[in-house]
Amino acid sequence: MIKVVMCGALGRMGTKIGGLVVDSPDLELVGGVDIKSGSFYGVEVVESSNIDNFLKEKKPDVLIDFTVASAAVENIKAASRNGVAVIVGTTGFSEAQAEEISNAIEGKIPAVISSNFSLGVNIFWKLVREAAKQLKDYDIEVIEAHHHFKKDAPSGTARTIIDIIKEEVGERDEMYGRKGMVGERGNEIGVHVIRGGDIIGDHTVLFAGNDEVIELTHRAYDRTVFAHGVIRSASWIYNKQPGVYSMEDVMGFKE
Ligand SMILES: NC(=O)C1=CN([C@@H]2O[C@H](COP(=O)(O)OP(=O)(O)OC[C@H]3O[C@@H](n4cnc5c(N)ncnc54)[C@H](OP(=O)(O)O)[C@@H]3O)[C@@H](O)[C@H]2O)C=CC1
Ligand SMILES: O=C(O)C1=N[C@H](C(=O)O)C[C@H](O)C1
Repeated sequence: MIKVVMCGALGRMGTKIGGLVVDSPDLELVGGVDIKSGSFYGVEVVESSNIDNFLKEKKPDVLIDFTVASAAVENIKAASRNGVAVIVGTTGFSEAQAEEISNAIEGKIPAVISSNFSLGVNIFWKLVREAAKQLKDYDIEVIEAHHHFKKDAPSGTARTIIDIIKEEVGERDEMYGRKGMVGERGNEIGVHVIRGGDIIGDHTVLFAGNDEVIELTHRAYDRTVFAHGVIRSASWIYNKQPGVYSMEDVMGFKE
């Protein structure tokens, strides 16, 4: 059995993932970490300040992190110190934090890092790439909507979308909303963020040309779609070589 520790155990994603780990035939939930202690699915949840001792005691094979960016950096460093593979779904990292994470991982532990673990979004990203490749001179706008508790903006998924578009069409300015006399549209990608209610996660990419518009949309209706990708990644990462892997590696559709 592959032993799993869940960081952010008491959060929205942590509780979903914990339940699926318990139901998984090849994974064993051995504990949780959160900002406060407690328990979930019959296992202990310890405060993040105790993570090193907890990893030494529980000896997990995989640590899954769905917390906040600053906490995730520390949790990943702790996993690296203890030789534990990581699955990272947390979003909102600064460039400096992303570098700290890759320094902690490279040459030391295997990691799957993805701003979105749903199968649908991973296919959606491929569709966005193909559309951007073919429609380089169209105006492109990215619109994302999430629940009112979400801390980072734009979403990690939207950030990945923007990166994919730039890889295909070349560098463009990012225009976050518009107001007032904005003038003629420039060489830009418009980015629009909606926060409200309990929206799980919607992403739209709009390609506007003369006399036609293409809109690609993904909507998540339940967090289980992310959690399923996490479970698949946790089984996949076991015994892999150190380095950063993506969901494309996990799903086996890397070109
Ligand atoms: N990649 C993907 O597929 C997905 C990524 N996400 C990302 O996952 C992250 C978590 O999302 P979600 O579950 O909705 O958020 P939640 O706020 O519900 O869960 C995060 C949990 O981490 C806890 N936490 C906060 N600080 C620390 C700390 N220092 N150490 C340990 N635990 C801490 C929070 O406690 P408290 O509530 O007390 O602050 C909370 O229990 C976000 O970055 C989100 O964008 C979400 C869904 C899918
Ligand atoms: O915070 C969320 O809820 C989500 N976060 C991820 C992101 O930032 O892209 C993935 C998903 O959209 C839900």
